[in-house]
Amino acid sequence: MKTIKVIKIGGNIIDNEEALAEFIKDFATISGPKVLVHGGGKIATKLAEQMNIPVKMHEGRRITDAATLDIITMVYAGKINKNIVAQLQAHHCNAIGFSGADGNTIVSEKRPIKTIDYGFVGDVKKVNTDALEVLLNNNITPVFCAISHDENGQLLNTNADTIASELAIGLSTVFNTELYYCFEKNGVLEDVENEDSVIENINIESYKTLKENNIIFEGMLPKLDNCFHAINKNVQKVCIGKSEMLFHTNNKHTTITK
Ligand SMILES: Nc1ncnc2c1ncn2[C@@H]1O[C@H](COP(=O)(O)OP(=O)(O)O)[C@@H](O)[C@H]1O
Ligand SMILES: CC(=O)N[C@@H](CCC(=O)OP(=O)(O)O)C(=O)O
Repeated sequence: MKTIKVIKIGGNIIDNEEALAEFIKDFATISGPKVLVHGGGKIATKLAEQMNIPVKMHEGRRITDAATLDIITMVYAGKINKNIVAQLQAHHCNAIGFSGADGNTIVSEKRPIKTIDYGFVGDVKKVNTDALEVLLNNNITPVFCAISHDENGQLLNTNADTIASELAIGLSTVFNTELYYCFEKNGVLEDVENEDSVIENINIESYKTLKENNIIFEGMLPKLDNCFHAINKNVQKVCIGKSEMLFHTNNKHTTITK
């Protein structure tokens, strides 16, 4: 089985033109099949504020009304996705931009209303890798934004970390799959203010303790939930850290184990 790398980059790389350019230059050099997943939540928030569309988040998830769905479609599937693809082409990495509707790759269902109505937010039901396999086997790199669809014509906003873990799980039936979450810190930290306090391994037991002691909070909670979901469903390797972990083997980072 070939090994594939599924790599997610967060807002802090996308936000910064220089950091993104540097990342893309390095990403283009990765040999073998690879998939890039990008967020862009901070850029969508900025644009919504400029347009006087109220931004509402609940437990790290964006409450997505019709106006917000328009914005995130333009920002994620349009501006960010197409810019990344163009920059990859400039580094001779042939890439194609995807939302989950393209190639029917990521099917989700609108999150049911319980105490909170998230609006047009989707929970992933199914990943179809057929179209992706054809591209990957022809050395073409899919670039995914954080949008899925419900097979009834409705686009749905879906957290980029979840898109990455679900794609990794789907691809793990045909590839030996590695999942990398790149963000602005060296990994999961014992003390969020101290970059030298990387926790090199987290398993489900230590995760519980870290949560109880409030060492892990906010965006890191859903990120780690996605990591454990992936590692429990056949994804061979799951890592969190700075994107440098992909290119320098001695760069400290966090590895998730069962
Ligand atoms: N123990 C921890 N170590 C590192 N980051 C943590 C920790 N606990 C909480 N965080 C927070 O999680 C954030 C990363 O989550 P998020 O913002 O969702 O990532 P992304 O940039 O990939 O979208 C960090 O910016 C940090 O503020
Ligand atoms: C449902 C939901 O919350 N979707 C996210 C998708 C973007 C994302 O995940 O971006 P980052 O990885 O940069 O945070 C949002 O709209 O913010």
